[in-house]
Amino acid sequence: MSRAVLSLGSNLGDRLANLRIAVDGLANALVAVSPVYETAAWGVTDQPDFLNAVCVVEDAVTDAWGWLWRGQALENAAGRVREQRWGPRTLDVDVVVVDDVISTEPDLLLPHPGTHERATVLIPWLDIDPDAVIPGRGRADALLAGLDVSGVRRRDDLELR
Ligand SMILES: Nc1ncnc2c1ncn2[C@@H]1O[C@H](COP(=O)(O)OP(=O)(O)OP(=O)(O)O)[C@@H](O)[C@H]1O
Ligand SMILES: Nc1nc2c(c(=O)[nH]1)N=C(CO)CN2
Repeated sequence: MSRAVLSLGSNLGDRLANLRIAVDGLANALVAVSPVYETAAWGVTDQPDFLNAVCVVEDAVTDAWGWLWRGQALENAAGRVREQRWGPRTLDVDVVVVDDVISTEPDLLLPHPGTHERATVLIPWLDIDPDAVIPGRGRADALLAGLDVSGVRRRDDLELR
């Protein structure tokens, strides 16, 4: 049994449909799905805005690696091709945390290393888990308080389920 937080992002093609591929594919494990946010790209900033969301999932048999593989299968289902780091993509599924697991394995870093500085993850995560904690980093609300949130805009006109 494990509970995980997954972040979803898309900035290519039909962005909402791509996020729905992920949510539909996780349906049997879904505990909560956040609102959708329109977000200015960080990293490589010269690319289209993203839609971002976060979901909490739980499953009796899926472990941390299992969430990574399920995420990668969903990226493939959305037609993702491996390209530039931080570049545009039809669907990105990152494993943000799995319970209180810490992993330094490069193929599965937990907690996901960028999380504490990404308002695009922390804001939707806090919507569905106001007491969210990043193991080794602290409370998500306290981390978010130090970040620029100006590029993150909630899209109440878009729903994932
Ligand atoms: N927690 C994690 N969640 C998803 N992928 C991870 C994680 N930790 C390591 N990886 C590895 O990251 C690689 C995928 O990276 P990807 O191309 O999606 O990076 P990115 O989305 O461009 O950047 P970032 O990881 O900073 O968001 C895969 O090889 C995967 O095994
Ligand atoms: N706003 C935003 N920017 C990004 C995102 C993302 O999900 N949202 N993902 C990236 C690659 O992981 C690179 N840049």
